[in-house]
Amino acid sequence: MPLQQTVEASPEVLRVKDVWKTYHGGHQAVRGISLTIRRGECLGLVGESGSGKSTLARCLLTLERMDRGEIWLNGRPLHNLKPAELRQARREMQVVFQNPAASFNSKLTILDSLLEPIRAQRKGCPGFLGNPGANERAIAGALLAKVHLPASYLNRYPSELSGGQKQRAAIARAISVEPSLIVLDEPTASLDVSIQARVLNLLKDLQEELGLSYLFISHDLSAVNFMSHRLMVMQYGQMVDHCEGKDLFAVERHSYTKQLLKLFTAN
Ligand SMILES: Nc1ncnc2c1ncn2[C@@H]1O[C@H](COP(=O)(O)OP(=O)(O)OP(=O)(O)O)[C@@H](O)[C@H]1O
Repeated sequence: MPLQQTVEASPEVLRVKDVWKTYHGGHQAVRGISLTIRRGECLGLVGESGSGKSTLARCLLTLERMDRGEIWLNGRPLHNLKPAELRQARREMQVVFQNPAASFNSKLTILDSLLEPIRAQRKGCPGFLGNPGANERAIAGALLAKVHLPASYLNRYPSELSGGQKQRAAIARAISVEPSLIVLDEPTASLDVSIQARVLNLLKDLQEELGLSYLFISHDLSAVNFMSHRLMVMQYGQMVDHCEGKDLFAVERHSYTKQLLKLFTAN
């Protein structure tokens, strides 16, 4: 079955209904956003700087308290959970940030950084690794192999890895706990252009292999188009356009999306 059809038949992982977020001072960063993400699906989120993409992501990850709205993760209402239940549910979501250096503790080796989520959640070896061996080092080595890094990197510190290598390690850490959803917040923006495509290909391959669900936030329309099954366009905190990935450059679009496309093709 083609991937698009498979995704359409997949269960819903995330449902977000009418989310609003106002910051101190009255600025409404997110205004009435609703969306869904299915298992194995990538939803691309684009919009100019300041349009509210990261704020929306932080609300979904429950790192930011929303004014109102509903968020359902695998059918559980995150907006109604008690703090202990929420901490548990939050673990089902992982995030890969723009700056891989900031997502690692500089004092921890890659081995310890990689194993942090598994240890915190008292999880064993992720099922998709098969049987790499019982000890933690074997699990961490197999995780690195999934992102095409050698096991010898386990003893290194983050400062001893390139930006692209650090981002691969961050991706290995994100998949280690088999999350329901991974938020990719500009995951390639800080990388060399030559490395960006490789990291995107890796993310796409992992998604297809492991059935991962992504919310992919980016300024890069071609990256979003490459990665996403569907796209959402935000402006001033609102969703102003919504399309199937393949339609972005092909179909008559909302006037704001046209502006974005013009800016993009001019660069
Ligand atoms: N902690 C905060 N306090 C007050 N205002 C904030 C805060 N965080 C973000 N904002 C404001 O909310 C709006 C949305 O910001 P947000 O970071 O979500 O946009 P974005 O689309 O992710 O931008 P970028 O692409 O530059 O990351 C902006 O006007 C920003 O200045």
